Amino acid sequence: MNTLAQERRKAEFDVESMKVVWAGSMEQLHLSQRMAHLVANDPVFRKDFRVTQSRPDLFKNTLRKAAHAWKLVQTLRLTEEEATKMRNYIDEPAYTDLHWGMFIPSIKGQGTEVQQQKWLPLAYKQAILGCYAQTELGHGSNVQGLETTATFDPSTDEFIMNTPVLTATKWWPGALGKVATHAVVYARLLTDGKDYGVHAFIVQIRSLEDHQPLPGVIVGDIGVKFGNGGYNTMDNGFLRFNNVRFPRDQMLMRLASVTKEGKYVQSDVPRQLGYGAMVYVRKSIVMDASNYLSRAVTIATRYSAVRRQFGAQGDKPEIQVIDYMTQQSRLFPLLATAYAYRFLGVWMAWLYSDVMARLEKNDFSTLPEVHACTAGLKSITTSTTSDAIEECRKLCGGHGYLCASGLPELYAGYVPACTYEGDNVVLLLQVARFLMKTLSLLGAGKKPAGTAAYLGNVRQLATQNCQVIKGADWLNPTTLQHAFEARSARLAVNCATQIAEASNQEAGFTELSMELVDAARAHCELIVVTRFMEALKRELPGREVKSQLQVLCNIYALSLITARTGDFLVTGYLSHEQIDLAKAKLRDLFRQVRPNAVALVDAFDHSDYYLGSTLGRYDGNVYTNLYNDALKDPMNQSPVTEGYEEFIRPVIKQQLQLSRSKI
Ligand SMILES: Cc1cc2nc3c(=O)[nH]c(=O)nc-3n(C[C@H](O)[C@H](O)[C@H](O)COP(=O)(O)OP(=O)(O)OC[C@H]3O[C@@H](n4cnc5c(N)ncnc54)[C@H](O)[C@@H]3O)c2cc1C
Repeated sequence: MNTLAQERRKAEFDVESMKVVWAGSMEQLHLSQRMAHLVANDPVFRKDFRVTQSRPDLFKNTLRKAAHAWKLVQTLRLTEEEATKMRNYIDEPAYTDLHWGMFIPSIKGQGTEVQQQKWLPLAYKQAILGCYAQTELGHGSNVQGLETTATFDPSTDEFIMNTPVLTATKWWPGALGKVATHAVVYARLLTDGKDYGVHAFIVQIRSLEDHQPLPGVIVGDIGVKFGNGGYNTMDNGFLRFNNVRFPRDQMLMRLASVTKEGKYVQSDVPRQLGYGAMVYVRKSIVMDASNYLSRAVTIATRYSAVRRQFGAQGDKPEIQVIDYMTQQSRLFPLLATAYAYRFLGVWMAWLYSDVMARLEKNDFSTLPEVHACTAGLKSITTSTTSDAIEECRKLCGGHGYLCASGLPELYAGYVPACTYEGDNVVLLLQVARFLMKTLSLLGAGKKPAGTAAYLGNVRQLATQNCQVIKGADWLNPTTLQHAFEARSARLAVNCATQIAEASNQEAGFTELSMELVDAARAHCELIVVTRFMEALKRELPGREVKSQLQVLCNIYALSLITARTGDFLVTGYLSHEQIDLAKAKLRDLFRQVRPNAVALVDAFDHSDYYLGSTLGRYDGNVYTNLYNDALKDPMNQSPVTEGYEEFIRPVIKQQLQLSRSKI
């Protein structure tokens, strides 16, 4: 009996059309399939032994893969889009992520035209390999607290870079530890007897001939990180400078420069131009979140359909664990969230092009709102996805804890996303600051824009309570949107009122930071719900595709309402009865998803290679493969373990050499 084949026959919608919706277009789907196939069928990209490799072997193999991928890019003449997709399917953090994702964009964003012409061609052909060295031992989130110094010496027209104290040691940059030849280094600019704060510099750290660290550079890897495999394929590094000199034109000078005489000059290029790159990076993070989440959910859904526990009657088999309401209530909201984040990512791609178009016209009016919303969306999507991968592991019971499930490595590789590109709590506090400012400006008649426009309606949102009187009312998009708007507005107003009462506004903000984080989260969840509902307003071809997505959208919104009951009750927007109606409606929706669950994860179109999970296999043949995997494990290469003669036999045979030792 092939359980998953039976499940697929139950689907009530056209899976192939859903694949197109998930991929974004038919072209994107084909591109993904071609790249996924290319990687899965190339033995160099094998990843099944990653978790048992020693760190040096693991790392060397990552280098092999990166070099092989680069060869493919050139021999097959892959476009940038194809190459990026291929890197995604290789599914292994590598130095190339930092080179292409941070080093090159930094030069593009902060370098002058002349600097770009000098450095980018070298970086594009990988004649130099770069990293992004901002974080130090002592400071990460507080960038203004960085202590590395770049002192200008007019007598030689050079900067001198130094690490004055231990806490100024660069610590964490990926690709720094063992690979990068160059780094974009953030350091305090000292010139003309003054400290001009943190600026970026391109510094060569290793020889292009023999890869030895250059004189005055002390560099290495920071050591083994969380989990087996996971992020250990990356050489996160440390870096210290001892009077390292480099020419003045290696300061990235688009926004500010230093003259030959050592005078600091601010350029007339608006500082805000850098915001475009930030939106782009955050859009990619949100897309990554939906991707990682969809992988975890695929594994947990397929396995939940295959796995049976309890309830056998007569000839009938035991119950599939996916049929338990508790399993559904933990799993289906995550399935819905994966789709929600995908539509959010698509919207953020639009936001990016909108921001770029505005920047070109020197229109900076939407930037504070865009800055806040993208910071918050990075925060909530990565936190939720990390928690969700761990929940999927638990949904798979004991077998989920085996590396063969693919989930431990997925989690270990993903979870740092909560920290890099901005600590998630620090980011939510930035959103909260924006919300407080927006509310304070309402009095002056300033209308909030974009994702904060609803705050213009704050009076109505603060006074009108929810109108739901029967379960079906919860399916009305306006009702749902209003609920999320009211929750967010009320939490924010509550904080603003309390801060206004404090004798010192800053101290009030610090005192209320827990509540402010809740308000910021509510604001961001409203954005996700709204974007999902907006996406469903457009044409979505394919049999019952839209109706399935509508069910998932309702699950996403209602599961948030039931998970955050406290917010809705404390703000007085919902009654206990209305929450009970939401819970009952959610149970209805779970029943509607149930026959479609396996097909809905098939629509993510993840290959077995990419999932790397025995539990999430397309054919559902879990047990045979778990058993065979165990037989192949290095621990089982001989029936009698190494160490038997030394450490087991003497115990069993009562032959341990006992000597009286002093305690
Ligand atoms: C896998 C990985 C890869 C990385 N890659 C790079 C890289 O390539 N280049 C690079 O430069 N850096 C890199 N980093 C570093 C990363 O960017 C920083 O770790 C991150 O910015 C967080 O800063 P931090 O470590 O100083 O945390 P901290 O700011 O010290 O955070 C510690 C705790 O304090 C809390 N906290 C901090 N400030 C506040 C506040 N104002 N209010 C309330 N709570 C606060 C945080 O929420 C957190 O709970 C990487 C990190 C990791 C884990």
